[in-house]
Amino acid sequence: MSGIRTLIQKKVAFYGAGSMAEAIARGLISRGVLSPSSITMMNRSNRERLQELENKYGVITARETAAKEDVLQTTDVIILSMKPKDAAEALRYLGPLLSPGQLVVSVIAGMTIETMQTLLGKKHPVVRTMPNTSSTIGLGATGIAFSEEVSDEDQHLVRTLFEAVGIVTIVDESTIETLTGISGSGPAYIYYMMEAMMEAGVRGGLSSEQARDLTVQTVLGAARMVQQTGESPQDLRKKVTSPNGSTEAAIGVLAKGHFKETVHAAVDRCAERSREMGNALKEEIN
Ligand SMILES: NC(=O)C1=CN([C@@H]2O[C@H](COP(=O)(O)OP(=O)(O)OC[C@H]3O[C@@H](n4cnc5c(N)ncnc54)[C@H](OP(=O)(O)O)[C@@H]3O)[C@@H](O)[C@H]2O)C=CC1
Ligand SMILES: O=C(O)[C@@H]1CCC=N1
Repeated sequence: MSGIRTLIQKKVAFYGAGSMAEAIARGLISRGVLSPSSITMMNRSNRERLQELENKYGVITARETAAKEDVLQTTDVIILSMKPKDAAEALRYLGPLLSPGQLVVSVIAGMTIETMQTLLGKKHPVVRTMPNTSSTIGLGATGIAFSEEVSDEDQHLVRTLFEAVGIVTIVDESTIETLTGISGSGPAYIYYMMEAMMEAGVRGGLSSEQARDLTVQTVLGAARMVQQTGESPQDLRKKVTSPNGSTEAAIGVLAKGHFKETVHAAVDRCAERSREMGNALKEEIN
């Protein structure tokens, strides 16, 4: 890939090399925003996983402790992408290695800016984000909250990184748990709905391939209709729903099952769970 002009001339390290790190790295590389040689990925111990990422994307990986330390001390942007339960230990380790010019960006659900800075042991510039796995194909939706210490230039850099893999919205940190309930975890709700529609199709006699194709196109078409017509989902729903017709009958069943209330409760519970995970991290400080 050397010789190909990329948008950002910065070194980025993923500290944690799981699904979310892969989704963002893959999106950044395929969109030409970062070259694979500007990306280092590292994890705790799974060497096979690092080999897989090297083979798939040509990224650099750091395996030995000395190599990891070197990356953490020198890389422009460090993206914290481990599970919340592993974050406290990782941040405590990272804090003393950081120098002032480096930027720390977290994708970790629940972990507040205050907790990050306390665990790092200083008011280092940090960014709290909530992306989603659709970043893999450039259709992600990421919420971003900056700590006061993040410069305008670094705010622009982070925006550019995440805009390369989807849409970005800058939010007040107080709303990021709700945002997690909508867009961070949201893809899973849509997949769950799709699973149910496909199962129902097969139960009614369609082949699994037919049920899959029809469901996928229906979800895709419905999302695109909202995006491209500018009409509200409610108005678009009414256009599908003939008086006393089949859609009205189906919506009636969903309403009887408290569909909207159930979705609201799911989003609320997701946000609450994010806060619980954040509080568990806060407790680790004391
Ligand atoms: N998946 C999703 O849809 C989304 C996830 N997130 C957030 O992304 C984060 C990661 O989630 P996900 O990718 O699903 O998780 P995964 O379990 O897929 O990956 C976690 C990674 O972190 C690594 N890790 C754990 N501890 C350390 C450590 N001390 N030092 C370095 N690496 C470490 C693991 O390495 P090893 O395997 O060697 O232990 C693994 O590579 C979570 O905090 C989650 O809240 C945010 C938005 C969406
Ligand atoms: O389930 C989780 O905790 C993470 C956060 C958002 C999506 N996955």
